[in-house]
Amino acid sequence: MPNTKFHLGYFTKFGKPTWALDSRKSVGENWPDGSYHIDLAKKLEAAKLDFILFEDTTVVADKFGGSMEMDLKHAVLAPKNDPLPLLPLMAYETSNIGLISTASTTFYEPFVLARLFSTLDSLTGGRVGWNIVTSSEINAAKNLGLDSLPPHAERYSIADEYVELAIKLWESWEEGALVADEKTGVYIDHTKVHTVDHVGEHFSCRGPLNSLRSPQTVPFLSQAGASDRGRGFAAKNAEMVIGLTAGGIEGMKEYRKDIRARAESMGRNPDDIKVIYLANGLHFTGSEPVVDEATSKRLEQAAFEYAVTMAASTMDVDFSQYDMDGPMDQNMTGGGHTSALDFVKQAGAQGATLRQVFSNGGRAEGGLDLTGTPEEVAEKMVDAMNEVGGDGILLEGGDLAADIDVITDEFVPALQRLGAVRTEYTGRTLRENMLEF
Ligand SMILES: Cc1cc2nc3c(=O)[nH]c(=O)nc-3n(C[C@H](O)[C@H](O)[C@H](O)COP(=O)(O)O)c2cc1C
Repeated sequence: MPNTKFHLGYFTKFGKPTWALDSRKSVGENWPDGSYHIDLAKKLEAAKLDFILFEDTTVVADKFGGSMEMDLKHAVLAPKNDPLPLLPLMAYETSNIGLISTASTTFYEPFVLARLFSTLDSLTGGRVGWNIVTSSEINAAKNLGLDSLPPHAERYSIADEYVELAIKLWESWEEGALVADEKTGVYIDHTKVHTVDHVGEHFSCRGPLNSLRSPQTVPFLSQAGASDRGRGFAAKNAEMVIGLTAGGIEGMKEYRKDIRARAESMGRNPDDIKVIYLANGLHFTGSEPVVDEATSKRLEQAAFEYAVTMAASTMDVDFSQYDMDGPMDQNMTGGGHTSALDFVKQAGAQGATLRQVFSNGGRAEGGLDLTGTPEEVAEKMVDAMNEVGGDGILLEGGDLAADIDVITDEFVPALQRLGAVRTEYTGRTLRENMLEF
C-alpha cells in the first residue's frame, strides 16, 4: 500500500527563534527587520512545504508568578511583532508557499479584518490563510480598554457570527465585477457589488467591502479548536484544523474522526477540512553541537522555564503556586487551553511531576516519539500518518529553528522519497494546494 500523502506546515512566530531552546542563540538575530523570516519562507518553499503559519498574541505574559520576568528573559511570548505586514514581504520573495497568520476575532472589527485579509490575499496572489483565534489572555483585553474577555463559549458564538459576516463581506463583490472596459469607460460593474446589511446578535455592518474581490475570495481558514465548543466552531468554519500529538496515535485518531463527523453532520464534505497535527516533540539526534555539562544544565533549566511560562499563559494557570516536584494537584483549573491542561494532568495522574512534564518541553508521556536521525523521524512520522489517516503535520519551528538545513536538505527529502509529501506545487492558491490531497 502506498503511504498516506500528507501536508506539511511550519509553525513559527514573528519573534526571536531558539533563544531558550538551543545553544545556537545567534539564529535569527535579525528577526525584527523581517529578513530572517523572508529567508525562512524561501528555504521552506524550496523544500516544497505547503505553508508557514504564524501564531500571534499581544501580551507580555505575566501569568507565571505574576511577573513578566520569565517571559522576557526567555523570549517566550514577547517580544513579538505583528505578522500581518510580514506576509507580503515573504510573498514578494516566494511564489507558491502558503502564508497563514493568526488574527483574533476579539480584537479586530470584522470589517477591518475582512479588508485587511482581502488586501493580503491580493498581495500574496491568493496564498494567504487566516488562523482564527478568539484569544484567552486577559491582559490582551486590558490593552484594548476591556475589563475582561467574554467567557470561552461565548467567544466562539461571537466568532461564528464574525466569520459569517466576514464571508458576506468577501463575497460582496461578485465575480466579474471588474470590467475595466475602455469603450464604455466602466471600471467596475456596480450591479455586481452589493451591501451586506448584516444585523446580528453581536455585529451590524452595512458593507460592501471597498476592496476588489481577491484571488481566493475568502482567505484559507484555519483554526485550532480543542474543546467541545472549539471543535464545533472548527467543524463549521475551518478548512484546516490543528490538533495536538500529545494523545498519541489513539488521541490523534479520535480527534480526526470527531472533527470529520461533526463537519459531515453540518452538511460539509469531511475531505474539505484538513486535520493537521502539531509535532512539538520532534528532535533530530546528532545535529546539536556538543556542549559542556554546565551549559547543558543551564539549557535544560531554560527549556523548563520556557515551557512552564508558555503553558501558564496558554493554559491560563499560574503553575508557580504548585509543587513542581511532588505529586501533581489534580484540581488545577484554567480558562485557557483546557485540553492541553488535561494532558498535563493525565501525565500527573500517571506519576509525573510538573517539572518532569515541562522539562520534557510540556509534552505528556504517550505522545508521538519523533526522535532520531532525519530518516528515522521521517519513517516514524509516515507510520503515524498511515495509522491516523491524514492529513498533515505542523512542525513546531521554535524547537527546530537551528535545524532548518536539516529539515530542508535531509528530513523533507526523506519524506518525499517515501512518497508522503509533495514534490511540487500544483495549485495556484493555498486552497488549491491544500485540497489537492
Ligand atoms: C498550533 C496552535 C496554534 C495556536 N495559535 C494561537 C495563537 O496564535 N493565538 C492564540 O491566541 N491562540 C492560539 N492557539 C489556541 C487555539 O486558538 C485554541 O484556543 C486552543 O487550541 C484551545 O482550544 P479551545 O479554544 O477549543 O479550548 C493555538 C493553538 C494551537 C494548537
